[in-house]
Amino acid sequence: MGPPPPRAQKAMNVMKDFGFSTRDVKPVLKELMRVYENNWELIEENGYQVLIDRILEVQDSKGTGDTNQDGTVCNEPDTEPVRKRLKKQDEMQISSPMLASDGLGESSDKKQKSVAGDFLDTSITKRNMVPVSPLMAVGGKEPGPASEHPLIGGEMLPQSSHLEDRDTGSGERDEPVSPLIARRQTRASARTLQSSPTQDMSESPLGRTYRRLNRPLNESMIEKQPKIEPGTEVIPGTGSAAVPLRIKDEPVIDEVPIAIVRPPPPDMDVADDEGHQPQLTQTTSSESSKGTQNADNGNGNRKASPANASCEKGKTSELVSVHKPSSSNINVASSGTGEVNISITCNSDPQNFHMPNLDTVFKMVEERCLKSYKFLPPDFSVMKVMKEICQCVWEMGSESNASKQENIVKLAPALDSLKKSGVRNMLDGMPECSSFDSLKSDKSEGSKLVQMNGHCGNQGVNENAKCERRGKRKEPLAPEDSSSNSLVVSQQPQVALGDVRPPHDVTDISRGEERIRISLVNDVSSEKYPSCFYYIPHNMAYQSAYVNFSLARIGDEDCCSDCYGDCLAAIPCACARETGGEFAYTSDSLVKDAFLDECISMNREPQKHQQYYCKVCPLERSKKDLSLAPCKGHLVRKFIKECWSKCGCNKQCGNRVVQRGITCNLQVFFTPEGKGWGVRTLDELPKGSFVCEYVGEVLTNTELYSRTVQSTGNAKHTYPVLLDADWGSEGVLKDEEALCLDATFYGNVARFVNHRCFDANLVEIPVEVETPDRHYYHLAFFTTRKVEPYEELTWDYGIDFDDHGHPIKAFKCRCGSKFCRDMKRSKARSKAVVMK
Ligand SMILES: C[S@@+](CC[C@H](N)C(=O)[O-])C[C@H]1O[C@@H](n2cnc3c(N)ncnc32)[C@H](O)[C@@H]1O
Repeated sequence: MGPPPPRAQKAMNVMKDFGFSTRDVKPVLKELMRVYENNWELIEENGYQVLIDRILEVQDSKGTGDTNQDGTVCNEPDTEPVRKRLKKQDEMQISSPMLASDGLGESSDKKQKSVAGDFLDTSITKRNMVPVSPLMAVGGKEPGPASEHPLIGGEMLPQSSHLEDRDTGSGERDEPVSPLIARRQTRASARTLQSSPTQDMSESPLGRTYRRLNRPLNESMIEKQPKIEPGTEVIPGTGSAAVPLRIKDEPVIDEVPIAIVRPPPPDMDVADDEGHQPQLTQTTSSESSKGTQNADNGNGNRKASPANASCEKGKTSELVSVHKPSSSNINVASSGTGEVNISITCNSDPQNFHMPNLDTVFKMVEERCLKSYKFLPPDFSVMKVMKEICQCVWEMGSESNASKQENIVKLAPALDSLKKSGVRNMLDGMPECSSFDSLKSDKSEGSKLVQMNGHCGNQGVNENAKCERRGKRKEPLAPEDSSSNSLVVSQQPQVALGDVRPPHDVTDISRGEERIRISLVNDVSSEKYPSCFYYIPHNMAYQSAYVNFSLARIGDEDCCSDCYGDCLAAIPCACARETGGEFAYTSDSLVKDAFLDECISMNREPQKHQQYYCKVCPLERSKKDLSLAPCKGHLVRKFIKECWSKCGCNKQCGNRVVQRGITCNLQVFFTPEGKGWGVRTLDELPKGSFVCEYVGEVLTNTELYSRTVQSTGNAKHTYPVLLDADWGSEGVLKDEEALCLDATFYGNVARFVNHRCFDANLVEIPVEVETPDRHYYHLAFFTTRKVEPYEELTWDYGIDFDDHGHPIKAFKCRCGSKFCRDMKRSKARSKAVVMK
């Protein structure tokens, strides 16, 4: 046996660093080499993730035992240290590129493949082939090679011939299922120009892409996003994607020039009952920086300076400063009276500086964060982050009290910013939630608003009374405080500015993103708004989804560059080829009857139509379950292909309907039947009318699965839709190619369209616009019949109410259709119970 080849040696060295012995690593490496057919890239990807996972899996499956070369297990103390190291590696990956591969070229790579295989073969005696990752099959439960079963891996059959058992019976896989090998390029015309998804996606984990899909993409347009690991939160930064990640609950104050935030003096003025504005005097930045310099004790901890002392009432006060020499300081101060103050000092020219309105500043920071990180939860607010900081300071500072203090620290914005933000005007239109309610009651008692600014701490009634008295004061304050916008944290329930904005604009839930306004009404209950989400008019890729709009990938046969004006007015062009040489649309922009009826029938009687059964179903694979359930089948759908930018026709061409967006008047309304919010049309819509597209984040199924498990576990309404209409045209799909749309956090009006069994008035049709690659496409809703004004719009989610693994969470169906599948199922169940 010669020395191990460099890549194998390197893998073992890296694993050694994590504490895995060569004995542990070798058999697994060998196994992976076989399964991945010596494809080192797959093994090295993400810092040997698959190797690490598999080693741990093997160790888990054998208790904590170590694996001998002959496959037997010997006891090893504990894998915990290794796991800790791995955790560390994960953390490192946040701030450093993934472990680099050795960079060997293609030819040496090929040579290595065989050498590595040889080395491993000779160094390891026989072992059972056990599938390693979800990409691979599980012994005994996995379908055999495509050739062994006529229905798998590209065969399409009506659903009635669903596979019962695709087990080879041997309990072993004879052939590895490598996504790279099994992939077949059946849509050759579209894909000859296609670059490898693996290449395009091979960014470091740090540089996950987040791409806008409503414009052509090239590498230079790809916006980078730091990988956000579960359990970490984004904290506002100034735009750099470099480091600003923190582990949840870890109070880290970044150097963010949010605003000058200074504690008020003891007799800080506030608005009185008549709403008079407090008069504040300006603190110059030079003064404040002088103050902090004076207070510096040399080790970054600061004692309260005169400038900061005003909040402390002479008690045991402390001030910590995060100092960035050139631009800003952040001071966090606490006092014996239980106040935590955050003070941010900007070193700018006092002549040119004026204190901006705080909530405008927060909005700006939020916008910047969104730009930088691309994905923020809809309820993200800088105010919340500030509150977190204060809460953490308070909790850590008061230690034993910490658990009791939950939710009692609130930021109190200076009254002028509240007033400027129109809070008072909004008070009557508040949604029914506790924080809004508390603000409402504050409005009725002006003096309570005073408390927000009053530095009341936990002094109880007397202190509050003091605040009220202060509120009556109208004299100007000392000059140094004129523009200080104070964020005072007291231990009383107060109003958070971040909670004040209404979650939706009821006059137009799309916030101007659509060509028409989409109003929101509830005549049924007191629920004023749907849950928070960002309205987006076009799909957006979340992180790992492979969506490539490059023009180079559109061949001549996939566009009509020679056309001019309206394609519908001339002889059908190349863009009509997909629909049998005839355009799918009439000149009135309606889907033609024959095409539409076929699509409707496909939804209503799927068993009569072609189904594709995946050899390794991406849906099952994403569950990361070792025992992959057999594919449940995917309908092979008909596509509409629209003309696009590489075509010679104009934007008004009759073969461009979906891409022009919503044109009918829609309304989101609260359904009386208990389905939550729904959508209705305000116009009469003829059969075949385009209503809207289903818009959301483009996710891989793995991402969707993690979301479903982690975040939307208890969600009442869920919004994912598979983009599986073309899964049948290729072999095993890679994770980044098997996509879905999730409208939970980002979506358009379609996220409100409710389900109706069988006779829904909308049908979804896949539409190819920007890319002939049908991993990604648009999902458009068209009417199945004439729809009257104010009729609710519905579509059949295709949900099997007995299938609890379906991405759309099962619900009790209230569709009201006489064909309701859920009702039938309930009836059948109760019949069965009676018969027993
Ligand atoms: C895509 S959302 C539709 C909008 C949702 N009604 C809302 O208020 O946000 C899907 C969810 O709506 C509810 N839903 C949709 N159709 C329904 C039906 N026929 N009966 C009962 N609930 C339904 C279910 O909670 C489902 O998970």
